Amino acid sequence: MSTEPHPQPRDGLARQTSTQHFHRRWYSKAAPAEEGSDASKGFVAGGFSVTHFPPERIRNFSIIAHVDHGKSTMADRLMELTGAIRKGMQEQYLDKLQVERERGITVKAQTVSLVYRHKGADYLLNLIDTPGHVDFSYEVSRSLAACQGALLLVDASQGIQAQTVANFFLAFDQDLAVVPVLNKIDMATAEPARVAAEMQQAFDIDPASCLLASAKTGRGLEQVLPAVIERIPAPQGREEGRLRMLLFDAYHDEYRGVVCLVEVVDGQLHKGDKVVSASNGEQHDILEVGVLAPEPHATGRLCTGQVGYIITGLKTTKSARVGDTWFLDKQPVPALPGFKPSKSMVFAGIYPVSAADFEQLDHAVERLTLNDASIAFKKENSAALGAGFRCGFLGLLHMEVFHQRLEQEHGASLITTAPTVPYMLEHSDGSKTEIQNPSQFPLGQKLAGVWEPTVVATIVTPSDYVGRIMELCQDRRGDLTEHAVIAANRTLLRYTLPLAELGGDFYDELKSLTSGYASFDYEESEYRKADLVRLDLLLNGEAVDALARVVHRGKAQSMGRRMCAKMKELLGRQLFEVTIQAAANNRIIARETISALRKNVLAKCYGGDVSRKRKLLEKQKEGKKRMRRVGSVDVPQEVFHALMKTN
Ligand SMILES: Nc1nc2c(ncn2[C@@H]2O[C@H](COP(=O)(O)OP(=O)(O)OP(=O)(O)O)[C@@H](O)[C@H]2O)c(=O)[nH]1
Repeated sequence: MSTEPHPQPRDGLARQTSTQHFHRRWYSKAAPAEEGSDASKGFVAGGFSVTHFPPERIRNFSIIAHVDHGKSTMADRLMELTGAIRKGMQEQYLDKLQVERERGITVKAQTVSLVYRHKGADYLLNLIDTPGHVDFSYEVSRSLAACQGALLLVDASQGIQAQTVANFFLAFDQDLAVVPVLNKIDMATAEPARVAAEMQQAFDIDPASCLLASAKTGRGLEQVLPAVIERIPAPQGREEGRLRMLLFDAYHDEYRGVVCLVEVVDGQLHKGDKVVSASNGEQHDILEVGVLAPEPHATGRLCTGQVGYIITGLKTTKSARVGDTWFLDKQPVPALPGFKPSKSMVFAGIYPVSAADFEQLDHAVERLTLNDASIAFKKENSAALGAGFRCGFLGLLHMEVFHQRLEQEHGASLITTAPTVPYMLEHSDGSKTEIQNPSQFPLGQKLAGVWEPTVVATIVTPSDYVGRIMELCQDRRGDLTEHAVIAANRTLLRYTLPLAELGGDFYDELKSLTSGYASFDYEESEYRKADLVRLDLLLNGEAVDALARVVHRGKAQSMGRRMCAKMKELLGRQLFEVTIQAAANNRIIARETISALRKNVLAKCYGGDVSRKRKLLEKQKEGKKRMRRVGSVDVPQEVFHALMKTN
């Protein structure tokens, strides 16, 4: 990660939280252009004054790649090359969230408009930086919907990885022109010829069409934008047609409200227009319209084929449905294909460490979800943890990122329950209900079946590790569906796996079994019937609702034993005897006992020092506040924390 200072906004204030940072981005720019002024006819980017671009001189493209293959670095270099940012500004300029900087990953897709002169003409190139991690592939597919082409980046020392395969097919399925770029050729271990051969074998890409580049040193970059212009088609919209625009992203800015990113497919959009949503008929006034270059520049209009932002005064992103088509009031047009709505695949309860902080958490969750409409949440109550939220995420990393953002950006301290997937209960009359919390799994009721979500997982690995990976996947109840050699010593494996088995330590195991060489990607698949039971942990006979899980019957006993042993270790010695039990569908399958110990906190206070005794009792009382009482046992919050992580 770069330690260089971030470019300072004009008022000289340092970057603080990302929310504040977003705000500063809006206000550190020049004042928005007045309509009719020269500036409103265009914007200045990289020294070019931009007026109108006909569609044939616009290119909308994304950079797609496996995680860490260099997308954000490439985006930086392309911005430098076109003068959108100065050389030496902070690395990975488009990764603005604090969590993105710390984890070195891109979470939100970002957009930037670049102006580039090619063969004597200026082109407007709209670049959309996308996240590489599987959990965010939803962001990738919606970014691609606003594009006609994509740069497919592959690390020339690593070659094709699982997400290279997944992202290539996302682009291919959307009929996008793919420009292959073998990146990191400055590395001593780079083998561009071998990787180009892999591209041919895996995707039927002509090795001669692969560009060789180093986003780090800038080598070979001069060919990239000409290739974008020559190989990616211009947007095909009708300039004289009625306005039709695709809403492909929306985020919340503290001071401007909801900012929507749009592609104007047909016609033109002007400040002051009234637009209507094709999905719900809501009407919105266009208060501001402009491009991101990368700072927002109000332009007063967006022409056919352009990508830019609009501000409509919406307060939450809930009304800005990503994938929606918007048109001018009284001039309806057929809706664009839209996107599949994102579906939560991992659920977890989120509770404040101290029950008194619920209000603060409520506020923080509300603010953060303004910006990420793919997080589903509702309030829930747990006997053990009090009031909190049940949240749904696209995947485990998505969940971790949300947790981290709540802590970092909103100062919340949290307990997150063990993640769970949605289960479908099939009743004897054939009806089905979905549960998102293991404590909703009915006990003592005959079910016709329980269905769980599966994924199709793609693993690309050096062939030497195939045996170990197969063992791991079998242990996780996987079914092998494809086994293909994609290059010398590289194998692609496809498995159908229960999504629930990817939680816990699957990634870690895969990484350690293959010394980090295997890469992994998955997409959701069907629900499958499975022999599942509810596993409860009981303290003195009382079930701890927050610790309930749904597990495969064959794994219930060993998991129950591990949880009991862990609970015993964590609770430590107690004043009264405590029984810890694990029950699978109400049947006790494991047990531990903590024998009684009379603990005298005042033992050390021999003599009659009353104030010291009082202090000790006060301290003990303070500690109790952070405990939750279950089965007459006071359980410190840390115990919940640790048990949630038991696999
Ligand atoms: N040697 C070398 N390193 C590079 C090059 N391009 C990127 N890197 C490094 O590779 C790492 C990952 O680069 P990023 O640009 O963050 O990769 P990314 O694909 O955007 O990653 P995600 O956003 O997490 O998907 C960083 O440490 C970069 O400095 C290159 O051409 N050569």
